[in-house]
Amino acid sequence: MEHYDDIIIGGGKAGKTLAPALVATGRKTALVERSLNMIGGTCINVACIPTKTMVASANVANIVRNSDAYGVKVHASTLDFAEVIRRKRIVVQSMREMNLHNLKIALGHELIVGTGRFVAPQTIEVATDEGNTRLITAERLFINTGTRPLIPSIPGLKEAGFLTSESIMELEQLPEHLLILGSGYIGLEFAQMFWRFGSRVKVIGQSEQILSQQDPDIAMAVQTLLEREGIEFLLNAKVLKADRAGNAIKLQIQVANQQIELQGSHLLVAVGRVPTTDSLNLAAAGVATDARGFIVVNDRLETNVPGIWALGDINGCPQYTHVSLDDYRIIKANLIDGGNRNTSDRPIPSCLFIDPELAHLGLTETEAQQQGYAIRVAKLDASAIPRARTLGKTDGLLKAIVDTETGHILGASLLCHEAGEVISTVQMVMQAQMPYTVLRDGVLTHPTMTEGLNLLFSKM
Ligand SMILES: Cc1cc2nc3c(=O)[nH]c(=O)nc-3n(C[C@H](O)[C@H](O)[C@H](O)COP(=O)(O)OP(=O)(O)OC[C@H]3O[C@@H](n4cnc5c(N)ncnc54)[C@H](O)[C@@H]3O)c2cc1C
Ligand SMILES: NC(=O)c1ccc[n+]([C@@H]2O[C@H](COP(=O)([O-])OP(=O)(O)OC[C@H]3O[C@@H](n4cnc5c(N)ncnc54)[C@H](O)[C@@H]3O)[C@@H](O)[C@H]2O)c1
Repeated sequence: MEHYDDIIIGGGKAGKTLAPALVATGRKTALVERSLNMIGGTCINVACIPTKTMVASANVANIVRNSDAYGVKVHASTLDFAEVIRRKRIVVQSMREMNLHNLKIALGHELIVGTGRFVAPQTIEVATDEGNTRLITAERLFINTGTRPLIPSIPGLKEAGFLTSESIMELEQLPEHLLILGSGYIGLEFAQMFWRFGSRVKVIGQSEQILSQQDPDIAMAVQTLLEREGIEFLLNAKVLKADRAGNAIKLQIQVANQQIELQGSHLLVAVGRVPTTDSLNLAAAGVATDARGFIVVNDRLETNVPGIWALGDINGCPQYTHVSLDDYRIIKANLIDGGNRNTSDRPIPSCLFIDPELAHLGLTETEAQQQGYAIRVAKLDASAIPRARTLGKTDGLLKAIVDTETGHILGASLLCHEAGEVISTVQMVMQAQMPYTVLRDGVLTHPTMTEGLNLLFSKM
């Protein structure tokens, strides 16, 4: 039995950042990470970084395909899918190695590669990569084990074979006809990416609207531009059964009162993610989970068991890397810096990395109305932004919601080129609690996409 001051189980964004910070304060700290291939966590290895690397390839393919419109003639361009995957692997590997280097410097042998599970409230059994078992204990434990793809219980699905967000990025050949189950973040990013690589793509969604948390006008604007590009949608659809037919996969689908059959070469399942709590044996520690298996925490990320915290996706927070990082900041503030931070009052931006991007922050129009605000709403077509014209990136719709009483911005959804960058400017104004007029009247560089905020808020 080895004793530590602190143990972190799972090396996601929060855990891998917290470990060196604890060591720096003189705490004897161990970080338990399941696999050498996952050093740095989900984001780096199988999520944000590889997807955005492949999105970059897809966007280059699109620019080349449309280069004529810019007066550039490109002859006989072809997509080398194997090279796209190779480039992705190189980016991932370089980031994983950098993370391994940093963790080794901070932790040395206390970076333990193996799967951890509770055997008592303060005791973890680690099944190491070398096939050994180690028992380690600590005063304080931090759980940061993340999520994995949710696989719905559709008859025949397992036998028919399907792809997840992980295996689709390791394919050796481009799918000829990709069916995608799920019209959320993962489904839409892969839909456009694979369409731009050259696959035929059909997205199957269970609701009437894609991106169910967005306002209908924004969701429809996204769907319309993807449809215009060539991606097909089948919404309001329930998959009843899956079958394999030779090289093809067949889906039996209920749409309204009709049953239809769809056939494709591959099926990507992207219907959400489940917490990686099942292997943790949380019962041995008495740590409470909710009905979906996420660890229940208070706004200081404390579980029901004193001395055990849960950070990142596993605690049921919005599933973004920057939220996990902020969970680390909360722990650091409260346990290291003598501060008093919690999860309330943290605006959480997000960006769907399609082209054009959809960035969102704060309340939607629907949410603001439900919460009883008196609001003013401004909308702007992206084609009104001079920078969008120069770039030939005129697709999109920008929308902002302002509290009539205070003039404060309640939320914004920006569907436009570089929206993921532009939203940060809106966020700073919101966080500083400045009125929307700062963005309406601020002198912003011409011609930039951010300048579009002058135009958007002028319509308020
Ligand atoms: C395809 C995809 C694309 C995404 N794109 C974005 C994006 O662009 N931007 C964004 O902000 N978010 C994105 N996300 C979400 C983001 O990846 C997650 O929110 C984030 O990685 C969660 O980090 P985490 O700190 O909770 O833990 P993770 O990074 O999930 O880390 C958990 C770690 O724990 C390890 N582990 C699990 N169980 C055990 C155990 N028992 N013992 C030891 N180790 C264990 C795992 O191996 C893993 O390394 C994407 C997700 C997916 C799936
Ligand atoms: N750019 C980013 O920041 C980014 C990218 C990818 C993933 N993520 C994170 O990862 C999370 C998981 O992504 P996701 O796309 O799997 O989940 P999601 O929650 O974004 O979307 C899942 C979609 O699947 C639908 N669905 C559920 N069950 C279904 C079924 N049986 N048949 C058909 N449709 C079904 C839901 O209605 C929903 O629209 C996201 O919520 C997000 O937090 C972020």
